[in-house]
Amino acid sequence: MTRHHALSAVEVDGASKHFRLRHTHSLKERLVWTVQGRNRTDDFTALHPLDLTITQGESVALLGRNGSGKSTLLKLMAGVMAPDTGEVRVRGRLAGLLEVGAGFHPDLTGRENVHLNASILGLERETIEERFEDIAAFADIGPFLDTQVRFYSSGMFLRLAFAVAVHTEPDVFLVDEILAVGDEAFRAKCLERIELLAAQGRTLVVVSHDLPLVERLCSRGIVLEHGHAVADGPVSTAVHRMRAAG
Ligand SMILES: Nc1ncnc2c1ncn2[C@@H]1O[C@H](COP(=O)(O)OP(=O)(O)OP(=O)(O)O)[C@@H](O)[C@H]1O
Repeated sequence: MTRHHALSAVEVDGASKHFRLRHTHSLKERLVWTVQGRNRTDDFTALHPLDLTITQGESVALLGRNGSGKSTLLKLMAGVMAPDTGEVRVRGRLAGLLEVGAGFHPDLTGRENVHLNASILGLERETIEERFEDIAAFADIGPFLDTQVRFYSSGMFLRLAFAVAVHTEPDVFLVDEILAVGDEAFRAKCLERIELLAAQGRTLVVVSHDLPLVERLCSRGIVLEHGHAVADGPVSTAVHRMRAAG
């Protein structure tokens, strides 16, 4: 990792995203839309054109109320969807935990999925084999490693997905509110690991409503409101703003 000069890890250049109405909506979406005063037949701008640079080694929290555009921005960084305008560039190896179970094939066992997932994340076969024991030990799901993942609980998914993601030694690590499903001991282990990644000079972008957690993990906080970045600065300032807003 280059630490002496401030190279950018993530560049968001005028990126925006809008969505058209779908026919099925979750209850949460409807609630959020009602609060936003959003008409059900709208074209909805989840993220207005945004410019943002994240420097290598920074740890950044994306904060904001439900529906403010945090996950949309994270998905653009992850490349799981394309912006409607502008560009998002990420430098280095990217890994992320955006949705529990994403990138896992239900008919394959945990073991097979580790290989599949790690190769999707760009690891060579030998590297995967070298790290397999560490990945399995970190996930610590016992005999379920040889069970098809369709039988996994969401916590087991998380364990395996997290174990694979951190063992790819990502330059940029994206995490979306995902630690919520792990049990306390596993959560503590994950947090330690995330802190280690940060200490190694890797870049973190975290979406979370857990303000104490982001204060611990991140140094910079960006607050989104209705798809606009309305604050960007020290995490303590961003967290204070969120607390004041209730
Ligand atoms: N695929 C989609 N189709 C239609 N609307 C979408 C889609 N994905 C997101 N949206 C809408 O875009 C808005 C922003 O969503 P996003 O998931 O980025 O919010 P968020 O800040 O991450 O919210 P939360 O805190 O609830 O996770 C929401 O109103 C959401 O309903």
